[in-house]
Amino acid sequence: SNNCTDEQQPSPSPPGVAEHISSTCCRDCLGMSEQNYNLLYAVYAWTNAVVVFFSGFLVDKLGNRAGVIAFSLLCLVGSSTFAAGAHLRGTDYLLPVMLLGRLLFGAGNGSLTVVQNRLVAFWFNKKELALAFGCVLAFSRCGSVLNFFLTENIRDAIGLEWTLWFGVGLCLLGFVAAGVVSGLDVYGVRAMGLTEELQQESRRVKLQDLGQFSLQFWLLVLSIMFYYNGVFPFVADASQFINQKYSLDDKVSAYITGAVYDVSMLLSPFLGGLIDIIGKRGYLALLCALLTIPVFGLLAFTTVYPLVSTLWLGVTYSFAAASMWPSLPLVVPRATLGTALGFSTSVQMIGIGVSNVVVGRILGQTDSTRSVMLDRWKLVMLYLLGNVIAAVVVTLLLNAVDLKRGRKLNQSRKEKLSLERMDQLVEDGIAHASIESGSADASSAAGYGVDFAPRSEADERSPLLSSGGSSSGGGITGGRKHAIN
Ligand SMILES: C[C@H](NC(=O)[C@@H](N)CCCCN)C(=O)O
Repeated sequence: SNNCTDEQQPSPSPPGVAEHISSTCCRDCLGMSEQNYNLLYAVYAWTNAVVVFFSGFLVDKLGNRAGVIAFSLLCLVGSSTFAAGAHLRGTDYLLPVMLLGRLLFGAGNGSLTVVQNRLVAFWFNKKELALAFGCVLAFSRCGSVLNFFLTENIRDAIGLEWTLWFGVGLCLLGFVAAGVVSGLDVYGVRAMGLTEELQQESRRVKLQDLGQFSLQFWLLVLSIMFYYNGVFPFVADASQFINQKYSLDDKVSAYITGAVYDVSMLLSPFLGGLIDIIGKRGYLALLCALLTIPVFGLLAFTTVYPLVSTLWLGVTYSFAAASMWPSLPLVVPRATLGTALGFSTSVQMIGIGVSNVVVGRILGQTDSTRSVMLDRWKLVMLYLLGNVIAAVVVTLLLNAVDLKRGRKLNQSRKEKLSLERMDQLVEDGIAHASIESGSADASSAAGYGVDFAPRSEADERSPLLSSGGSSSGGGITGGRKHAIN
């Protein structure tokens, strides 16, 4: 998604920071003014933030297959438009065409991550959820790392325009992969006999379901927002900060910054696997936020070599990502997971966008003396630290609420399995008794209506949480009843 050399910038980089990085990142701005160049970032990021909210809901309504195809097609069309626009250098059409490309790409890319997470949550809903999320995250980070190492060289070898077409080729590969995933999804759902059930669930989803989500969900959204407000704006800016504060050259600064993602790429799958076994997602989220405080403390107040901080952040961020995102499917009904993921991502992106604007304002448009700049950077680090402290407070609350409401987030795999076994026994017993007495339909008797404690507020309020809804009966599809729990 980059048309320049700002490899450290996470792809959905909202505006603000670009105001002060563009002059260092963009050697060939296609003859564009810096302001217009920055507009390309802004359009992408804000479109992304707005569209993901609706696309999550849309995926709940239309299903994963329609979503994955439509959004990867949008990415392909967006990147092609963007690359085509680059050939209009020197004409009045350059900016509008490239902006349109960024808009389409922004709409597709964020939405694609939502449907990707929804797919993962559906197919790895039992004991490998965090592992699967970790693998997806590792691939995403692998993209960032490859971008960092390769893009500039490719640009030097074949020129900017053809580098953009190379990016289009990658989007085409993504589109083909989306087709394969879509086929596998259709096949798998059909093989499990869930087609009708999922369609029924989709029909019942409403945007208003958001209002029914549990307190854990809202606290998780806030935790994600505050934590990422600390991490992504830092990664976007760290090269320049390190360069100015520690007087290291551009390349070394960029490598040191990249360590955050390098560590995350290597660690994420393992952490995911570990979290699947030990659970304790809530405690881990709290611990990560707590352990991130020294990162910004070191950067703001000491001259300790910055690699220590970026490696450390790589570890805490990887733990946070592997524990926060896979917690979402545990606290919302399966049918509304797209809406939940879309909403969370939208809030996250808006938070990062606002933070980037704040950071941009603190740093100012013009460079000043070294000591003034260092003071400004200290303020930036304090702002990021403030967000991480807010994440600590929110995750503390999250754990307190979770403790009161059945410890959904903090159960280990062992505890979860034994609970599921107990549920199954209760259901089997009730179904058996109903059949023997002949007084009621076995499948409805085995549902949640009987003496069976729902696990959360959301369970109590939403019939969608039981896998088949009230009509299909939890007993019959007992194996999938806790699909999302
Ligand atoms: C897992 C998490 N994902 C996100 O934050 C996404 N909403 C956007 C990621 C875009 C990064 N290029 C993460 O990446 O940590």
